[in-house]
Amino acid sequence: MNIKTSSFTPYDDGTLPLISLSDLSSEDPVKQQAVADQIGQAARQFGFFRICDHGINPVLIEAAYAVAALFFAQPERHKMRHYIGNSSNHRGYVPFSEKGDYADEKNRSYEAFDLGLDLPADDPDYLAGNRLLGPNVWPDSPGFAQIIGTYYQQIARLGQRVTGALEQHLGLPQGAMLAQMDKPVSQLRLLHYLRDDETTDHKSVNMGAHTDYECLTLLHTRNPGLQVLATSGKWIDVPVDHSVFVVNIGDMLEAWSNGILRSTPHRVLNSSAERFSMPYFVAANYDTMIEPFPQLISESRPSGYTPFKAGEHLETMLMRDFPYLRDGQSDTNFSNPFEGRLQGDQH
Ligand SMILES: O=C(O)CCC(=O)C(=O)O
Ligand SMILES: [Fe+2]
Repeated sequence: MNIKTSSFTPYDDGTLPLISLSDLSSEDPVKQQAVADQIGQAARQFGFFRICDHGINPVLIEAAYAVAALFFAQPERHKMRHYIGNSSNHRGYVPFSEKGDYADEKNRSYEAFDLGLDLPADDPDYLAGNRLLGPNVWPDSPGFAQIIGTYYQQIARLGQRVTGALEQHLGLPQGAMLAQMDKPVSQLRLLHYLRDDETTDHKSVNMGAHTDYECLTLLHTRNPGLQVLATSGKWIDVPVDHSVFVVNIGDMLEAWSNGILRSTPHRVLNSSAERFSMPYFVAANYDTMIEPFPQLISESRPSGYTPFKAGEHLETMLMRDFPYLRDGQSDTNFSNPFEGRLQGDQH
């Protein structure tokens, strides 16, 4: 089936699939496979779904929001001590002023804190100057390092479980993807959106339409604003539910699966005066070559993606989003093979 031209129109009724992970660890292989297939079907048809019964303690999630809010409440000059532009491996505080390159961001107004796999300072990739791997930057605000560090470990584990389910659904050998994710360039982003007082149009775009660059994203949010582009061209609101994670497929996994799984555009509107979210981007190792798995290439579905290195793709895309990475170059003439689909209707 050619999914991109499928006449099926996902979630025009405003709902996203909601999948319980309860049976993903079941001893009963039939029940276990059924969950893997639900995840796989949603990833094929929509590229966007929600998961519940995921095993992450809601108290930890609330604690993560609490320390993030405490950090963001500090004066700008304190936060700027951890400015991402001072880090050689893309860790730290991203100020409101760090303007990106999404054309439709009329009323962009957010700050963020980025972190990743917390490698030791003598990690050989870090020492060799890798721009995505190395130690985290930890602000000294109370509880931040301990709570966010624990959250990272748990969300990374959940990302592995969902990736394992997708391997299984696609009929790939066990570990086909997971074995390429033992030192991943996965990132956790703490996001704080603050609608500008002058922004009167609450349907205006804050974070512009994009697809995610990695394999999967597991996002928790507690405020409205996130929208997904349905195949009909309509933007659909993602409902807020504290007990779920919103999961979407990213560019790496679309290419790895030879387009069987869809990397779906999404954006964030200025619906909430203040908004918090925490996307965790599941990626492969820096050096992993992303190219369609041979098992997923056939006569009716020939290989549709030019191979790329996971870390290089991520770096190129981040360079477009982060002025500090461009070393003074204002030219953002990067080609994004996944960009041609970002146009939906207006609201
Ligand atoms: O904040 C959100 O809900 C979405 C964030 C997002 O799409 C991203 O950071 O890639
Ligand atoms: Fe995103």
